[in-house]
Amino acid sequence: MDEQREVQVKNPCHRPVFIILTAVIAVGIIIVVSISVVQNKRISQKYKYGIVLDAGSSHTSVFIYEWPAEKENNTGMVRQTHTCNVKGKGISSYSANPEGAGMSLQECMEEAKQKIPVRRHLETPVYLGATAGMRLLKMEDEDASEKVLASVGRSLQKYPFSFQGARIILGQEEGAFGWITVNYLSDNLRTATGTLGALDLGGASTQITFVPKQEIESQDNAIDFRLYGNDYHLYTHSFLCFGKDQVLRLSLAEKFHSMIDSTLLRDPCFHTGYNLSKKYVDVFDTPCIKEKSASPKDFFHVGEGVWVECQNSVRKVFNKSHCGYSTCSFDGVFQPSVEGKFGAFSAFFFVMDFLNLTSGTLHEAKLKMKRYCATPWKEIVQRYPSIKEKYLSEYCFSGTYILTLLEDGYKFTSNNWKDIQFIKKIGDSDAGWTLGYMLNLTNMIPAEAPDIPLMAHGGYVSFMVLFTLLIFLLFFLAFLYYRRSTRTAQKDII
Ligand SMILES: O=P(O)(O)OP(=O)(O)OP(=O)(O)OC[C@H]1O[C@@H](n2cnc3c(O)ncnc32)[C@H](O)[C@@H]1O
Ligand SMILES: [Ca+2]
Repeated sequence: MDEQREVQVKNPCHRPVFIILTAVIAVGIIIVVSISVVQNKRISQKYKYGIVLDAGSSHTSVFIYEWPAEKENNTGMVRQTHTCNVKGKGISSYSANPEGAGMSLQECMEEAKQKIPVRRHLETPVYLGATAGMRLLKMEDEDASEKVLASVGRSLQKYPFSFQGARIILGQEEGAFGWITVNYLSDNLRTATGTLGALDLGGASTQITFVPKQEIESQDNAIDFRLYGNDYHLYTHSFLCFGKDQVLRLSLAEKFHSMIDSTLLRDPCFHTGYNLSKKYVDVFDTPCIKEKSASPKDFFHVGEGVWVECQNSVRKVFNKSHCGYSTCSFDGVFQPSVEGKFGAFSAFFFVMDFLNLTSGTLHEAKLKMKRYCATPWKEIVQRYPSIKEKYLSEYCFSGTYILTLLEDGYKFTSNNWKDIQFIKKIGDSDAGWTLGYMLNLTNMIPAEAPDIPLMAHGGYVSFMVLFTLLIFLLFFLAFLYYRRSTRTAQKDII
C-alpha cells in the first residue's frame, strides 16, 4: 500500500499543475486550428469574375463583374468592377470590313487582362451579346452579319479567358435581362416586395418590360421566370427601329415627303440657326425605312426650334391605325396598362439627365422642352462647350421623342409620371441587360430560395471555439473532481 501511495505522489502526470498545463495547451491548439481554418477560408473566398460585351448599335462596352467565390447564389453579390468603352462605332458598322470589328475590341480586352487577377483568367467566362444594330444588319445582309460575329468571336478567343460565344440576342431577351438586372440590383427578387419595370432606350431599339396586372394576350410578349422561389409572369416588347437614332431617321424621312424644295429640310426639332449639309444616304440607308428616296444627294438640314410642331412630327412615326388586341401601344403591338414603378435607363437617362428632366411633373417637362427647343443653336453651343455637337444638336429631338414615346406610346399619364425613375446605375453597376444575361448563363440566380445557414460564418466559428473550450473546461473540472474523490477514498481506506 505504501509503495502504491509513493507512485501516486511521485507520478507528475497526476499533478494539477500538469493537468492545467495540458488543458491550456489543448485550448491553444484548438484556437490555432480555428484561426487557420478561418484564415484559409478568407483566402479561398476571393473573387470570381465574368466579362460581358454589350455590342450595341452605336458602340460596344465591355463590363467586368466580380462576386465572392463562395457566395455566388446569394442575391446582390455580383457587382460591376470595371467598364471599358470600345473606341469607334458599334460592330454592325464594320459590315464592309468584318476584321475591323474583332480588332476594335483589342484595347478593352487587354485592359480586362490587367484588371482580372491572372490566376482567375482561365475560369473567367466571356460573353458577347449583340443587339439591334446587328439585328438590322442581319435583315439587310445576313452574310455580312455572320462575318462580323465570326470576326469578334475569333478576336475574343485569343484572350486567356473562357470564351462562351458571340451572338445576336433576341429583343425579348434584351428586355427580360434588363428587367432581371434592375431587380437583382435593387434586391427585389429575394425579398419579393414588388418589382421595378424596365425601360431601355438604345440607338436602334427600345424595350419595355414589367409585371402587368392584366392578362398577356400575345404569347410573343410573355416571359416566365422562377427566381428565388417566386414566379414572375413578365410582359416584354422590343421595338426594333424605335431606338433614338433610327427614329430620328424615320422622322427625317417622313419630313422629306412634304418637302417643296428637296434640298432644304426645315426641322422644328432642331434649333434655329442650326444649318448643316447632310447626305440623303445617311438618312435612308437603313432597313427601318421602306420608302427610299429616288436620287441620293445632299440636303441642308435647317433648324426651326418649335417644340409643338416637333412633337406633331414625332407622333407621325407611331402607327396607331390597327390593333388586334384589347389594347395596343403602337404598330399593332399588344400592351397591358403600365403597372408599378419603372427604371428608365440608357438614352432615357442620358437625354433626360442632360435636359434636367429626371424629376418634376410631365407638365413641367413639356414646358422645359418648349423653352429648350426654342433656344438658338448659337446659344446652346456657347452654353455647353464640352458636349459633342452631334449629341447637342439632337437633344431637342430626343427629349421630344422620349416624352412622346412614354405618353402617347406606352400610355404613362401625368398621374403615374412620378413612377418613372431615370437611372444610370444602381450601386456600382450600370442598369442594362448585360448583368442579367451573365447571371442567367452562369446559373447564378437559383429557381428556389437557397437554404439560409443557421448563423453567419464568423459567428459559427466563434460559437464552435467557445463551445469546445467549454467542453474542455468541463472535462478538466470533472477530472479534478474525480482525482479528489479517489484521493479521499484512498485516505479513508488508510
Ligand atoms: O441598344 P441598341 O439599340 O443596340 O443601341 P446602343 O446600346 O448602342 O445604345 P446606347 O444605349 O449605348 O445609347 C443610346 C443612344 O444614346 C446615345 N448616347 C450615348 N451617350 C449619350 C449622351 O451622353 N448624350 C446623348 N446621347 C448619348 C448613343 O449615341 C445612342 O444613340
Ligand atoms: Ca443597348
